Amino acid sequence: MPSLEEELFPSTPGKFKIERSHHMNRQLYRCFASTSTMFLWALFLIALTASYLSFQGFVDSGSRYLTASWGGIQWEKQVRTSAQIHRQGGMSVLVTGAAGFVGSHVSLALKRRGDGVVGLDNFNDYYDPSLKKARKSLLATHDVFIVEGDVNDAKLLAKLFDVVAFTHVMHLAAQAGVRYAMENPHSYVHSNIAGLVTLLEACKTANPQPAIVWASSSSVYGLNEKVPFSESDQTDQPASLYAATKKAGEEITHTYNHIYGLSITGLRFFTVYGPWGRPDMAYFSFTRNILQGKPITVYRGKNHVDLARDFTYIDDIVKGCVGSLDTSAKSTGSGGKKRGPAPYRIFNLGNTSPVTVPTLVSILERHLKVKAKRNIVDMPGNGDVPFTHANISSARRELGYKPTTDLQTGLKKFVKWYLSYYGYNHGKPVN
Ligand SMILES: O=C(O)[C@H]1O[C@H](OP(=O)(O)OP(=O)(O)OC[C@H]2O[C@@H](n3ccc(=O)[nH]c3=O)[C@H](O)[C@@H]2O)[C@H](O)[C@@H](O)[C@H]1O
Repeated sequence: MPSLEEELFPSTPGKFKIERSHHMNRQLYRCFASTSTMFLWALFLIALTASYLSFQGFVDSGSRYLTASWGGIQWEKQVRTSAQIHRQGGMSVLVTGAAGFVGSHVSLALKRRGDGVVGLDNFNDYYDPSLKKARKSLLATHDVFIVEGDVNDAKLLAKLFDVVAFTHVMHLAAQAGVRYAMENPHSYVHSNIAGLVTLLEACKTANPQPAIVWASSSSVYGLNEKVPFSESDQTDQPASLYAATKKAGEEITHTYNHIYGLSITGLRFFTVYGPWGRPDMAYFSFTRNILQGKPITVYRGKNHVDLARDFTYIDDIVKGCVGSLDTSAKSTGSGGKKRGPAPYRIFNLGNTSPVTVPTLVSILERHLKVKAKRNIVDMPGNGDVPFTHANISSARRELGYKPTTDLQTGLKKFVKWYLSYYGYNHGKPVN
């Protein structure tokens, strides 16, 4: 007795018995029926696979289309409108990191005086993205459009340069923070190195090439002990990976200046603070903790020496950024080819009057009318430097840079903003 399987799928023709015709007919019929069933099943499976694949393709392209935060006629219109210049001799500026602290302030300042501004920001969650969204909303009320995207997105950058012939790029997108570099080193390489190169590639290819102003950092002075820090001082002893990536940025931009004729200005910012600031910075997190009655950790340097920073108020930094854009000579290249030498500049943007961290805390206590619970600890080996102090004579001479806000005044403005933004009324949260 053949097994059912053998009956339906005889393994050899010899297994067919020709002499029993009725049986053979039945066998043939069953065989035919099974073959056609198989055929139908095969057809069905092929159709199913094909429709699945095309559905997947549809879903893929659909979701790409639906989730892509850039592209399309409406988007291009927004970009063009935002880039429109409304003053004689004005510029059209692509501001990267426009939803960031410095980026949002610079974008507003440029827009207010009639320049065209298009922002770019990836809205990452290094700190509370809702603050970035709030800055975006603020900029939107001033007709500054921020494109949501990453500086590593070469296609997006090419598209932006395709839509607008930017005269300048203000490159402020970066992974900031000195101590966080020990937690997430790769984010610094991703933004401050890979992102910078992607942006420079786009700028070099653009026709016309824009002039570039970008944010370096006071941290490049690292373990330098000569004070005040001058642009010509040694910067080959970074104390943190953050500083190392900023220093690398200075070398990388030099290369693009040298090979492609890109006009470059690097700005070494000194601990910038103020309204709409970064929650990860000491003045900001101290304020939050003091108001919430939580202790703050105040680092102290070697031999119990207080740490000090050349804290620089945001409005002064904005003037330095705008002055840099205004004094930037044009890039000389086109179509990726250098046509002549272009300037390569580096400036310190500091306040020239360092203040110790305990003094910063005392000023905050006065403005907040709350005593801080200070937890003083020795500075851990986490990338910090003991002090910073800028020599700003180059910026003063060439950019007309002249900081006018001392820490006392600047923190007063910051505290006023903080209390209003986070809904405090007479020192109490409003709820
Ligand atoms: O000029 C720059 O290029 C950099 O400035 C800023 O770095 P820093 O000068 O380190 O500012 P910030 O963190 O506010 O710490 C200030 C002081 O408070 C001390 N500090 C800090 C935290 C803490 O809990 N306790 C403490 O004592 C701390 O030891 C330090 O002495 C930017 O964050 C950075 O992105 C970069 O732009």
